[in-house]
Amino acid sequence: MLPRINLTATQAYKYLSNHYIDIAPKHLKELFEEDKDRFEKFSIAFDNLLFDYSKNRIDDTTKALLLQLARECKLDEAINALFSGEAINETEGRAVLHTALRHQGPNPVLVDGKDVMPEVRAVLANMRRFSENVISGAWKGHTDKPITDVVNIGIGGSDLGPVMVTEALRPFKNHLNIHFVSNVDGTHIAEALKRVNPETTLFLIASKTFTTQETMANAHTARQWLLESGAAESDVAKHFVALSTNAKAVADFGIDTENMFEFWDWVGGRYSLWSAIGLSIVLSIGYENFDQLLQGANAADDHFHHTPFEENIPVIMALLGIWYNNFFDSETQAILPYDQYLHRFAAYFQQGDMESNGKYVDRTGAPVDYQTGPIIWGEPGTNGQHAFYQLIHQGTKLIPCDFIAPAQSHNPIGEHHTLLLSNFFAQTEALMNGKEEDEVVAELKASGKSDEEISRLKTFKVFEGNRPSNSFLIKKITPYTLGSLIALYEHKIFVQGIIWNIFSFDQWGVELGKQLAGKILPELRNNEPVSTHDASTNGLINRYKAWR
Ligand SMILES: O=P(O)(O)OC[C@H]1O[C@H](O)[C@@H](O)[C@@H](O)[C@@H]1O
Repeated sequence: MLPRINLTATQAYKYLSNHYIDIAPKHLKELFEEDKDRFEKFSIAFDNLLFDYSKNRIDDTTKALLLQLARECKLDEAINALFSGEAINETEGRAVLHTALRHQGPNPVLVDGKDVMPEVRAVLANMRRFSENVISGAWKGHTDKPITDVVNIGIGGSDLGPVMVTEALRPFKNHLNIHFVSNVDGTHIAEALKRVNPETTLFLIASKTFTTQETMANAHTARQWLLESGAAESDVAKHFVALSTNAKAVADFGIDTENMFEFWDWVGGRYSLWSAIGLSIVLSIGYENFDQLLQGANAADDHFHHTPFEENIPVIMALLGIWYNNFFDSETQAILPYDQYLHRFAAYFQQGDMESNGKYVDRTGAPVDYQTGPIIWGEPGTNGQHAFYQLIHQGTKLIPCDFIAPAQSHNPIGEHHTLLLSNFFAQTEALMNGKEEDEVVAELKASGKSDEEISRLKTFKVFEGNRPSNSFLIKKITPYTLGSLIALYEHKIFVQGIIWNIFSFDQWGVELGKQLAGKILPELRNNEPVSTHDASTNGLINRYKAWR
């Protein structure tokens, strides 16, 4: 069982509340002036990744108190419970073992006393064999042609991880075209089907439960399309495979369980890209590269499991997030990758983080009296700079930012990467230092402005700075380093959930929408006016019926 410690009842919380009063008025520039070793002290090197957290509004005391908070909340016990396969997803009675999916070496990983590694390895071996057949062209469609296109049909955790990773690792991809269909909006599947040929397309139906409305609707439409193109029922097996935990529902759909890649209920949907759900990744970049992704994640797991909290990247990331969320009242956290290939990274962790820690009931079942999970958002730099950085620099909200950049580009064209990285460095520096009035006045003078104009304009051009950021500098985005980076973020979410005393691995909040849509659906199937809802919902439904 996970510990039940009320965050605001801890000693560390009280100390941090007092300490906040000292730190809040201090400028980051001052903190750098006071401590010449700040960068060495507040940065951690891990493999080919450098995590610099020195541009945060902390000093030695802050760090010590945050670490005390982690200890008071019994984070060490929780980490052991996670890795040892305890049923820490208590509301669903399940273990949380995405780490087993990338576990290396001979040691067993036990769930209810049973080693799960033989099953994990058997599915990986199947994924390897199958992907090699498809990539080599040995696997043929119903007219004996090799597969050219793969369409992954899934949503949420059965979509976002594979999309993010296949995009991030495009430089490693082979000849197969990979498509993703998630939305129940018929436009999504219709547009995907326009681009593929039924004779040479393989559909991966990715759904942990195999009951999700969107995925089932898209899967049925895809099968219908295949049959209407002239394929027979018996040809479906050559074009459809399932990635799921639910063998019965897969069989009911009409997919031979021979063509099912299994995973288990101890894998959460949003933590499932390492499982059979990653088959689209394997098909896109080949098994060897997928294995590198798993190994990179495993290295981050070992780092998280065994490194003292002082030097533990996910622990530090999590504590900094808590510092801003619970003491500075920051409501959001931006993730800003300076790598076009990482363009879905923030979207991926929007689900990862917000579905995990968007909870107001603590582990005792009582409502919390403090803030929990932040709003996660972000876009790649430099596009974000020309869209929303204005608010980060001069708005009224404090937005802690994670900047992520590779030192080496996969596309070293001319000066592009140097230009990109100059922006990466300049932004964190500018957010920290801001721009003082003297500097603004000097610039305005140099541009020939009159004294009157200068006094009118200067306040608009001052940047107060003191806006915190983390920087992740990665030597190069490879399957291995990407695996590590994702796992570090996953563990950050875990640590925050432990300290906020919430359950991070269920998602009851997603269920309500599913139930309500199910109730309205039959009412939309006829033209009778409805009157069973509130006036607004009735009005909207009746107008829809009149217009459709
Ligand atoms: O893989 P499935 O079962 O289709 O679920 C898809 C998604 O459904 C819901 O939105 C949630 O439960 C998500 O966590 C999940 O990823």
